[in-house]
Amino acid sequence: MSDSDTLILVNLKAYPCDPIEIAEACASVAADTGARIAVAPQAAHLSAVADTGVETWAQHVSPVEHGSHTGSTLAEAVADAGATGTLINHSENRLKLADIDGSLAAAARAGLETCVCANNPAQSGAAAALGPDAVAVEPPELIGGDVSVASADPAIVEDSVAAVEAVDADVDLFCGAGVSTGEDVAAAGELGATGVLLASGVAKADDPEAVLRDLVSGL
Ligand SMILES: O=C(CO)COP(=O)(O)O
Repeated sequence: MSDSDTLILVNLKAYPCDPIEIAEACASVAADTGARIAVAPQAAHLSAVADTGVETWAQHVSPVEHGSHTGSTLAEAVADAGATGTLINHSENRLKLADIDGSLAAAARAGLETCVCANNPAQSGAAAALGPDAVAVEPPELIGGDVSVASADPAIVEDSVAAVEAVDADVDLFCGAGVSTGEDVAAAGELGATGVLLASGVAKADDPEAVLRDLVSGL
């Protein structure tokens, strides 16, 4: 990857990390290097994370509008809190096809950029058909591990790039699972990915800023 439009998207999941410390590290590395780095914290932390100035994404928005939807994550509320994008679907938060479609509509209503997560090339193509801005392919068995998807299973990235391209060339393909180094980011770019989605490499790091600086070196 070589252009600064390439996205490094850090999903904090429900890890016991300090979202503000990580957000500040991301903002600082982004400012120093021109890299595009975004953070997806817990919904309750969106406002505080956005206040650091970092690009902020939600981990999920519900397929609902304003109304009687207790427990939902309203896309408009996420945008009001300062998020500019949202993940939709995940191996750890699996949605039905109709819900992914509804969440995409909710995100569009609120002006949020979207990335739908998928487990494999077939799902990547199916997700692209729903018209998100990006699809992120993440093989579930590699999530949270030490080996990056780009080295453990390069074909899954290349095949997802092709599957998405065949459906809608305007949809970006990101990859994730085990990404934690600049080498991993560079390898993902060589396979055709225009972004990486990662979590544990940063959220569980003793020095998140050092990891981020290494990640950016692979752009
Ligand atoms: O699921 C992921 C991001 O959404 C990837 O997680 P890891 O970076 O911990 O493998």
